[in-house]
Amino acid sequence: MTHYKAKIIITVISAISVLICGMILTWYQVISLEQRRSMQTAYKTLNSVETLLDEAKNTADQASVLLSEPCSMQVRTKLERIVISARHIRLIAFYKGRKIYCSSFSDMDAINKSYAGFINSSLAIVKNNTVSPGIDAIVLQTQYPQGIIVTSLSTAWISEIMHFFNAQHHMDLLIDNDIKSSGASLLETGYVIIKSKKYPIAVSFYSAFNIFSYKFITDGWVSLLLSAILSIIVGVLLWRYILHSPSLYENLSKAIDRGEIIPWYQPIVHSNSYGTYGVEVLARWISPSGEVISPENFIPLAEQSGLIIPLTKKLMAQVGKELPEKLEGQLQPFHVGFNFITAHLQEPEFLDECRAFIKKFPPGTIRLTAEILEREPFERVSQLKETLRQLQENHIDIALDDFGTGHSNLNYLSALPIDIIKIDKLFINGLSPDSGSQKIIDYVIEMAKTLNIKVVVEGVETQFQVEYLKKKRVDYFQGYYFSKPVPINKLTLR
Ligand SMILES: Nc1nc2c(ncn2[C@@H]2O[C@H](COP(=O)(O)O[C@H]3[C@@H](O)[C@H](n4cnc5c(=O)[nH]c(N)nc54)O[C@@H]3COP(=O)(O)O)[C@@H](O)[C@H]2O)c(=O)[nH]1
Repeated sequence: MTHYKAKIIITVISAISVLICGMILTWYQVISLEQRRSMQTAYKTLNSVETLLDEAKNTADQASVLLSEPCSMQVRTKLERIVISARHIRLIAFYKGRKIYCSSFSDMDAINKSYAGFINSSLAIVKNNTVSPGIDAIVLQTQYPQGIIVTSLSTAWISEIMHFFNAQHHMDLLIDNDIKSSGASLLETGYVIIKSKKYPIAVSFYSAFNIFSYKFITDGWVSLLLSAILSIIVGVLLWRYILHSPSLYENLSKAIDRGEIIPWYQPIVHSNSYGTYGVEVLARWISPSGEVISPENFIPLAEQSGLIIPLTKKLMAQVGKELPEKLEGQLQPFHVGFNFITAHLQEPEFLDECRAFIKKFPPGTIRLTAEILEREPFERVSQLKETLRQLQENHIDIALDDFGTGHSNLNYLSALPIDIIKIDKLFINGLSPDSGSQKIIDYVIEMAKTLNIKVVVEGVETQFQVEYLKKKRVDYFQGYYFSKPVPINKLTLR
């Protein structure tokens, strides 16, 4: 797996993990909130129902003073008044010997028919009773030393309470037997039961950990949104800063800005005297650890990306600072060659940059040479020709670099105004006593002479090469035989 793929996978997995953690936390939060709310609602419901039953109990307490009296018209009227004064009570009845014998309601038969069956329970729901047809009643039985009082409430009040609190949370009210019969199974199936301490009633609600998606979204949208934002931030931070390994381009760009790429100089000597004719400026990247990085490792990328232009400008500025004092007592004009790509030459400000560079030296002491690379495709030859002419008019020499390695160099030689050709070291490498490459070199040198172009031979490394090339009246030599490229403090000029 490539580093890039691994980076994508780590970033995506991390971002998704953060999102999932956020969703789980949100889910937990929503569940806890929902449970708290359900619990609160259950207690409120229970309290409200208890208040109603308190009223029934109070009503029974009030009526209990009449228990010792016989069920006269007067007693019944008093019972009626008590019922009327209690807001939620429908009926009061006295019970003795398995029978209701006195009541606020006149039809004793109807009451006995409706309620007598429930007298065994301290609290019961009476459905389809004939006292209040169509409305269920809750019947509370209170025991006194003198007898039992039954008070009845309409379930409509309870329904109202349940409806009020149930709007958000579904609650069930369990009464007496309901609790006993269903309590255990309810708990097993995720229901919670809250029992009253005063009455045999309880409120149950569902509390299992399954929150419907709409709750998850409506109650948890803020943390869901934050989780999504956080996961994006984590992804971006990971991608950009933690997993980020800068590309060679980024490193190169920073190195140029920080001035880590500096000029080294390789002397070019006169073939007859070996006196220094000039130097070729060659870039070297000095890493922060002091390692010297070869241009072969970064110049191709610099040329492709266009970074070569700012890089060359930095080199010119540095050379303009450090070379002038080195040139005192040198043969003049001293040749200073830079490798330029044609796009740089054709920039409108190029000529001004050259003039500014030349001005760093005492007037007339140097000859700037633009070494143009033969490996570059010279597409718009006529435009380039015009640029080169302008440079020549401003006393800048044009050298055709790496001569012999391209495809159409001979065409260019006739089409462009060239002052110097630099024969590539590839040709010279093959120049030995027993090689056959001499004919090619002879031909190139002859052709250059015919065209009145000066010849620099690069890559001169041996005595044999020097002797041979001198005989062929080559103008200048450049190569390890004389000097390798060196930094300014090691540059020795003959
Ligand atoms: N556009 C730019 N190109 C540049 C710049 N600086 C360097 N370069 C190009 O990088 C290539 C490699 O350069 P370098 O490693 O500096 O090699 C040069 C000499 O060191 C090498 N040379 C010279 N003499 C000898 C020798 O006797 N033997 C031997 N084995 N090598 C030798 O040749 C290179 C000279 O290059 P050039 O004359 O430019 O062809 C190279 O293509 C450079 O052009 C830059 O600032 N800009």
